[in-house]
Amino acid sequence: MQGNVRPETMERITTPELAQAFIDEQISELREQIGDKKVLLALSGGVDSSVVAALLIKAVGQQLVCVHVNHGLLRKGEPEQVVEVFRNQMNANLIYVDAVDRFLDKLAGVAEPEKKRKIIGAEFIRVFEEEARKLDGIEFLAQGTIYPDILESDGVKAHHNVGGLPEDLQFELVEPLKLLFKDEVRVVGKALGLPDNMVFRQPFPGPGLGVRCLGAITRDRLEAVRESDAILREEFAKNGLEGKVWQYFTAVPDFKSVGVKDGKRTFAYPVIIRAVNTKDAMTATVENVPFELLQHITARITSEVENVNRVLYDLTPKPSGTIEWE
Ligand SMILES: Nc1ncnc2c1ncn2[C@@H]1O[C@H](COP(=O)(O)OP(=O)(O)OP(=O)(O)O)[C@@H](O)[C@H]1O
Repeated sequence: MQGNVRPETMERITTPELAQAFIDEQISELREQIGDKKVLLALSGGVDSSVVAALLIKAVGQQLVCVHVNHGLLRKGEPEQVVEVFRNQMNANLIYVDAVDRFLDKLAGVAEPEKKRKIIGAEFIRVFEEEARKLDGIEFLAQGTIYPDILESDGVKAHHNVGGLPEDLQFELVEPLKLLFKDEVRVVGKALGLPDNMVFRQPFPGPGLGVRCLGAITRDRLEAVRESDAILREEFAKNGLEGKVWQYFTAVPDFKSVGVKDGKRTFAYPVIIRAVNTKDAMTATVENVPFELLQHITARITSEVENVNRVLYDLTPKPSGTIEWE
């Protein structure tokens, strides 16, 4: 495999033809590196690990074992889409782990954001480790490392991906995207036939909806986050804002307010909408969403999502607010 420095002569992958050339080259390099051995991949359904999966399926087929962990904090439809695309359409060797109860039990009563993140990260490693131990003869671990990860890992940020596996599970790494920038990964993903909503997915934090269900996570509020997020995404897509706005999502705080529905008093949660634009995530501005659209989304959320009686729009740029609430 190549080293960790992108050669100056390497052309930026911007067209299907360049993507195909990259894919062909990677397929032969991956076959050479892996031989007849098995490769393990933690497949989140995000862009990076999905493109790695699609490449490896082309290169080594059934020698790739994908593990997808449903920790209950994924967006609506995501675990189903991973199974549909990779197992049903691409015929991948996919292990689907339903760890929802396990994660939610561990998180019960934990309100502190950093603690929540740590629990989610540690539990993910534990689940992945358990699955890895059940498998025989794995010699390689594939990762969706991309070039910005390499650049940032120079002492600035711990290398992302599946770090933290115990010593005896240190596999040889397979990182076919490690010299690519995100826009190139998307072009390659498209050329590999992955669906647009996977390839052009907006950034999603590692702990997923867990940091958008504010404070101690409860199942009712987690469902309210998931359902309201799905409505927001649907409406942004329908109204030409998908792909235009950098990131948009909903959050549900852990307090209730009084409302009224069908002539009866309600006592339910508010949903907060956040929609921001940024170049580098260091600063962000708030999207000027048309007021009529906000009203329409509010009407849908308050009538379709259980346990919700209000919708708020977050008008705060970064700084002083961060993009996520936790
Ligand atoms: N629910 C999950 N199931 C399986 N693997 C996961 C899951 N969540 C994260 N991972 C693994 O951990 C890696 C890092 O996750 P992170 O959330 O930081 O995503 P990322 O860097 O945006 O990558 P991706 O685009 O693949 O999600 C992923 O690439 C994937 O290999």
